[in-house]
Amino acid sequence: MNVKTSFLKNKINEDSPNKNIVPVTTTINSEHKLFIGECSLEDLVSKYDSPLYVLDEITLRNSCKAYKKALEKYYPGPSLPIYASKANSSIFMSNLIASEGFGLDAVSEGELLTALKGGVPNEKIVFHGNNKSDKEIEFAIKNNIKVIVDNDHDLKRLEEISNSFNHDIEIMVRFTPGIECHTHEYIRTGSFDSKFGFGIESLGRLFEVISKTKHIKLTGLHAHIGSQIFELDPHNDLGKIMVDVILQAKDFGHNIKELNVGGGLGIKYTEEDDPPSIDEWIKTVSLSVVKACDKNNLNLPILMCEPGRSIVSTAGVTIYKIGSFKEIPGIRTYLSVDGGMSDNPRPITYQSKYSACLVNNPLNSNSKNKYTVAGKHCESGDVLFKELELGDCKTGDLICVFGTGAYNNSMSSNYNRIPKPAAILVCNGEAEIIQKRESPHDLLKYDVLPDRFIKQS
Ligand SMILES: Cc1ncc(COP(=O)(O)O)c(C=O)c1O
Ligand SMILES: N[C@@H](CCCC[NH3+])C(=O)O
Repeated sequence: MNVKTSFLKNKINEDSPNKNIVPVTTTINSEHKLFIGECSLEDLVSKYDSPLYVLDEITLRNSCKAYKKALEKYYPGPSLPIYASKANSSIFMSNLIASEGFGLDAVSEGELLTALKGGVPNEKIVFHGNNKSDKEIEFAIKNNIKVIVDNDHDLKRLEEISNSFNHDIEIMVRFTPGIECHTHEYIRTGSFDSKFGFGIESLGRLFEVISKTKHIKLTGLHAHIGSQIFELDPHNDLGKIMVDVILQAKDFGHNIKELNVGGGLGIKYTEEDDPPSIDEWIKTVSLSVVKACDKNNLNLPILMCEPGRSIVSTAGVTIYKIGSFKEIPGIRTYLSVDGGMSDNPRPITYQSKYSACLVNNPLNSNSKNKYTVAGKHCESGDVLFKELELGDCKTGDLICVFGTGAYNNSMSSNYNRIPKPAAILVCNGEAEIIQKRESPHDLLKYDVLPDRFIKQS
């Protein structure tokens, strides 16, 4: 068996999907063909074309249930898990997480609208952002959505808008707890040098300013220290720090009833990754908050957390069709696929690593070819895998890349005017479309040729 696809033989952890590389329903049939959600990936591409995003409903629901169950098990107070919709925002995802009792974190009017259209109750939505527009703030206030204030400008805008509406609003405040964690510098957010949130040292002044406002009531605190984190210590420390800030806010007359510890739990993209389980992560956060509250005789706040990647990443795969091969003797063989950095910008942005296999020979039993898997964009760095071992393959064969449910579709672009792929939901042998494939014509929709140019031509 080829080393790079041994992951297909790992025992699947159904309770904490983030600990697997593949969706929990992944199987290989007697003809060596790959299935997810009891659907043949080859058949899906025959029907819906490629590249294709596929989401497995059971993996998604298992991830949501794991958060709910762990909160019930370890946190004796009230709690609300909130899905960070930046990971993968759609009407379908909003609907699914609402059906699992989750709230939702949005950072733009677009994400807010998607949440509301998908049926997330407004009282379970929180609105983030380090540069919210007035229009977005007004939208949130009109829809009774809780705003998480990120900086002084944000607070000032919120105060003016709430005064003009003569409308009382409850807010949460985001601060940087000064916690470092080992993850890519672009996705680290809890350190002092971050564009997000108030510095912890400025909170006293902030609490005083808020107490003098007419319509703003501070009811919650928020901190998020980063993403794709494998350590538990930073979140253990975070719980203690946040409870200290509850006490500080109390000195200024603010009664904090909600504590939002952000997201950040990592997932297994490759064999080298070993993230904690959802259960372990929630246990760490819960015990830390409970211990600090007990020590200070505080009532337990509503504990909120904001997972994104660990809800949706492992549930998603992307299927590509192989096109051209280019062998540079003694150096490498490029294998190009029909997508790339426009549907998955993570390798070129963060040097992210993934696992993959052939759809019709997943275990690669007969060969150890090494390929550099390139995308089709006009960019030398558009490489999905620097070196991937695959079985014998040829033009027209399909490759399945795992762990693409988060920050792929939501970060996709139309670079080189390449239309976005369709997205399909699979469950118990049924495949349903949740995002239509774009066409090149769709991409022309917003182009405008000024009249004087039309006259000239
Ligand atoms: C404020 C906030 N909450 C939640 C998340 C979700 O993080 P993750 O996808 O790592 O769980 C992010 C992204 O890093 C974030 O910025
Ligand atoms: N976009 C990042 C995660 C950042 C999350 C937002 N704070 C990624 O793909 O890993």
